[in-house]
Amino acid sequence: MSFRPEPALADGTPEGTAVLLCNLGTPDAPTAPALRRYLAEFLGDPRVVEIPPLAWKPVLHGIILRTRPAKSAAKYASIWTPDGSPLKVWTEKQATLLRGYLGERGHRVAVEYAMRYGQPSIATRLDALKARGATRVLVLPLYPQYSCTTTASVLDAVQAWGRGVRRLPEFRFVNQYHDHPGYIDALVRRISQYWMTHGRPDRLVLSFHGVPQRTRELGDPYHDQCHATARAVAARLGLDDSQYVVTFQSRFGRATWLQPYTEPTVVGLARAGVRRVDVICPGFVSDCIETLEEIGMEVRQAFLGAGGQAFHHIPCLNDLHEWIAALAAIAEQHLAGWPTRASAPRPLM
Ligand SMILES: C=CC1=C(C)c2cc3[nH]c(cc4nc(cc5[nH]c(cc1n2)c(C)c5CCC(=O)O)C(CCC(=O)O)=C4C)c(C)c3C=C
Ligand SMILES: [Fe+2]
Ligand SMILES: [Fe+2]
Repeated sequence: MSFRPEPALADGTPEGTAVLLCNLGTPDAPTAPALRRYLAEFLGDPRVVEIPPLAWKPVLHGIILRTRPAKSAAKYASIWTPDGSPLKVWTEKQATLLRGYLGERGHRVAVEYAMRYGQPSIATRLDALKARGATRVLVLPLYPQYSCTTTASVLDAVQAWGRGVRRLPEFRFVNQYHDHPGYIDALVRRISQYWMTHGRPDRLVLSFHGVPQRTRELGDPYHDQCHATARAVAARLGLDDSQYVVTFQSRFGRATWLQPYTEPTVVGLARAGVRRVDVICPGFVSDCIETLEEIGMEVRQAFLGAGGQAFHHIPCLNDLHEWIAALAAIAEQHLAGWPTRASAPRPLM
């Protein structure tokens, strides 16, 4: 490892404080080669697939990376926008809006976003922030529920970057905000606004990304935090237990993942005569392939094909005002005690 010379640092000034939003990441293009690069990095992360590398690497490189990239690329092509992958478009917008929001509230902080897999990487963004004089960095993963597969992996990437740096910034790290009142408010607002224009469903499905059941047995709080989010939202919407259901989507591989699974659940609801379901994905704060393609297309087809009458996919929080306000509140709480405001002279009366 080689240490590079360090640029001068803006110690003690508010400009030295930065917020780094971190999301999962997405391929650069909806093509098989781009998917292969992205999936190799993502599925090669030992936090994501907890199989010993000697056993996993031959399967990953010999089977999965030969077949999945082309299939996934076709799915990404169906949701790609002129500005790129929806996940990246929304994440970038959230960073821009948060920058403005914190600025309006008098904070002089740099706000950037980074991706755990693909670009802009966490290391690239930390290099850039440090070059701009950042001496304090608040890392805010865009995962409301803590999981070792996602949240912990963001910290791994920050630590990996730090191993090559002589003079480290001071770091703070947001672990979770699954029950933060601002986040719950934003979800309630998103759903109730949707129902004002589209009417109410017979059943609300709150679908979260799945993880292997084994991670729960080993102590991952993710499952319980998903249920805590769902209970808080349902209580605020006045829903009783018969009016909503929590499910887990995006299962990968043959192991048992958290249950019940989203698609078989909505198929079962259709077969039981439930006419309309609305699906919201509270764990995803930005629409992405998992919400737009898997829920909006695959799960929709499954519900309608099993006799369901109406399927509504409620959008993620994306650029909802209440969500940006929640992000600002979460950031502010974690920035407490760090200089973020210029000590401007008192204005002349
Ligand atoms: C293989 C294991 C996987 C685990 C564990 C996992 C956990 C997990 N993922 C998210 C959020 C997202 N995942 C997304 C896509 C995605 N996820 C996996 C696999 C695992 N995820 C794959 C292989 C993919 C790629 C798509 C595909 O080929 O099927 C995305 C969307 C990315 C995008 O570009 O739009 C998000 C977001 C969470 C929150 C989570 C654990 C809690
Ligand atoms: Fe995932
Ligand atoms: Fe999926």
